[in-house]
Amino acid sequence: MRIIRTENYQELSRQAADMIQAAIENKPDCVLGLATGGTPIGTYQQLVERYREGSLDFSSVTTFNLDEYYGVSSDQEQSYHAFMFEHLFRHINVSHERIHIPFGMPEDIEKHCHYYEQIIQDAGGIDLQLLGIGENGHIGFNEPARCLQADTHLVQLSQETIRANSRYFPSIAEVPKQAITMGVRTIFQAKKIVLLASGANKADMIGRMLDGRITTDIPASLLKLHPDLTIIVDREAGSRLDAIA
Ligand SMILES: O=P(O)(O)OC[C@H]1O[C@](O)(CO)[C@@H](O)[C@@H]1O
Repeated sequence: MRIIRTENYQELSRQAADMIQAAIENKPDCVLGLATGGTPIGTYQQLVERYREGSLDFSSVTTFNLDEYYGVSSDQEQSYHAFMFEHLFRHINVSHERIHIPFGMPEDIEKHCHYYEQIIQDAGGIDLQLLGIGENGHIGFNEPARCLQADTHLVQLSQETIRANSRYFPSIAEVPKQAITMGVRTIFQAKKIVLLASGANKADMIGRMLDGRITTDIPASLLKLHPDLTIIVDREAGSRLDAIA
């Protein structure tokens, strides 16, 4: 495990974009696992800038997103589908056939989850998975629980997550209560994982994630078992780390 501590959010975003750029340069047809939420927006801006400058080419890249709200259609503003197009996909030359995001309104949810797992395997697995972390330690939408699910599945969102994500909806009542998410095994199968955390509201969770324990109460703590994990934190999110080191 490698921990990169940056001075601020901009530097965090630059470092994350550097890692993604290196993955693409090393393997132009690489498979990227992508995340939503506020944290990766700066990273996506960096990638768009580098594409515009001509230093990055996404034409052979394949992408898989971690999750999507259940019951939300792709054209709805709050869908993760819309988020990804707004912040990244519509600005770069990624081929639309190579973009994969769980579909929020599948006819048969089990079939769709199984299909999503299958297409990740068919693409040869994820080379680099970008992750954020919930204030409650979730990764993707794998919420703290007594046991976690391995593969892509439908999950009930915790009250904490519903509250945290209500900032993107007109009211908390409109936040979906369920989501489709890659499971912990799906995430773990990525060859490289890059977890980002920014801001004082993540400091406590980053501290707890990195103390000695591995527990399903903090799904992100399982990542410590991954052979190629990089955690990038800005000064605020990393403020509890000195006490641990
Ligand atoms: O980056 P944010 O907005 O703090 O979100 C953290 C995490 O929460 C989610 O948005 C889901 O609630 C994830 O997609 C993200 O990794």
